[in-house]
Amino acid sequence: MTKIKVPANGQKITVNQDFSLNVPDNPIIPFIEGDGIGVDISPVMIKVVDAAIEKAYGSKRKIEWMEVYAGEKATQVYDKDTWLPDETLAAVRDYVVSIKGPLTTPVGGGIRSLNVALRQQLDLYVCQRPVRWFKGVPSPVKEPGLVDMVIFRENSEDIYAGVEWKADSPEAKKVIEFLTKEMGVKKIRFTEHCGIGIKPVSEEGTKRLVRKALQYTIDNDRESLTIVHKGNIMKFTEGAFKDWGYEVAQKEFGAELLDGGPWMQFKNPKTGKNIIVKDAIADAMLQQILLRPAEYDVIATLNLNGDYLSDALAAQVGGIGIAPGANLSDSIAMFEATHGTAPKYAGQDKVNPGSVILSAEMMLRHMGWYEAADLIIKGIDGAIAAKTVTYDFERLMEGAKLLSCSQFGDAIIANM
Ligand SMILES: NC(=O)C1=CN([C@@H]2O[C@H](COP(=O)(O)OP(=O)(O)OC[C@H]3O[C@@H](n4cnc5c(N)ncnc54)[C@H](OP(=O)(O)O)[C@@H]3O)[C@@H](O)[C@H]2O)C=CC1
Ligand SMILES: O=C(O)CCC(=O)C(=O)O
Ligand SMILES: [Mg+2]
Repeated sequence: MTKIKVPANGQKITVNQDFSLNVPDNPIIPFIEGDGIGVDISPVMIKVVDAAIEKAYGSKRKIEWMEVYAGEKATQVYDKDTWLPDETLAAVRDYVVSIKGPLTTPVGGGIRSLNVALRQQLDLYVCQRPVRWFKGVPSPVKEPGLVDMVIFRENSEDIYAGVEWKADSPEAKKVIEFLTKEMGVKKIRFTEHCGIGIKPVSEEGTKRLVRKALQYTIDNDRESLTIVHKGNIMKFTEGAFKDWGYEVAQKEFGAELLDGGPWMQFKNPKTGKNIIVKDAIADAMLQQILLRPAEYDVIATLNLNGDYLSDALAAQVGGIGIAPGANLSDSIAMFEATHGTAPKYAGQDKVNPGSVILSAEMMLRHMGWYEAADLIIKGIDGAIAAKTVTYDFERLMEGAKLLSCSQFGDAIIANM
């Protein structure tokens, strides 16, 4: 069943063997509108991106947007049980670069996360979330400008992958019986009525993530990489993540122990400057980012830590309303907002579209369309400087003018 309408005038982005992209002047970009506030933010994102491209390149370049479906909209377009159609997965894979709005995951029962499913099924193993402050954005901290970090969150493993069984299910009972009877585990406090989850963390999954983070550190002339883990408690998962992370730095990037270790250092082959590789335990890291943010730069961490850390850091620079992100494999890139579907605001033309717009800005850079990406930054800078902002900023800014979601998009365009 084909519900996707392929634009007649566009062309596919293709990938070379070295994973570089061939981007035509009229690439077809699949987009998932998203549940909840997806209906508000996605059209605004498209309008802003189209305006930036037109301003940068005139009629020479244009994105041909192709709607593909997931989440609640897929259940309307296909049938009530189809949340993630095969043709959506195929389109995201074939067209190489895509963007999505947020998708709902019910708490407790119901469907498993479609966001996690997309990441797993397309093996988008890096979740890259840059966090920096835009001048003028209201923040709960004294010096938000000190926050300039890029999180590399492992996106395919960990307890977050959802290998778990419900309390009292035959599966949970079987796993608990195996652990207590065959493995001699005595540490499960209550073996009756007990849900159980598994936390897989592999050498391959860890190393490919840390490798990407280190390469980014080199390519972007950053000062340090911090491996964030809870390895004191979860020794063979989070602790192993730390050890494998250092091993990649040492064996593949030539890092050497600093003052006897465990921290390491190597020279950036492109600039000759030193890059420090260090680690921090996750709970302490959550206070470090508040108290000493200037000391942290690129971060490599596990899936769940990265989820917590990215929302916490976003709050320091104005909230998840403007925190962007990308899900990446070596060849496929799917850009997405950091926030969720914020159901209480759905359809009200109210929320901040900044997060998905800045995700699109990352997408344009990924495509090599730097001039259009720069215009989006200029537009956002200008709209914020003029104090013309959505409710989330307006409620914290003195003398600001409250704009709707779509009006904020127009303000970005007016300031390009
Ligand atoms: N990648 C994805 O698709 C994600 C999906 N989700 C899913 O989204 C659903 C809702 O999750 P929930 O925990 O409520 O988190 P949300 O991120 O949806 O919302 C939490 C709060 O964050 C603020 N917020 C979120 N988006 C914006 C925005 N664009 N502009 C301004 N403020 C914003 C609002 O704060 P305030 O109330 O202060 O105005 C909102 O109430 C769940 O089903 C969850 O699984 C969650 C995260 C990511
Ligand atoms: O999949 C979900 O519903 C939540 C995802 C999430 O919180 C995230 O990707 O940061
Ligand atoms: Mg999250």
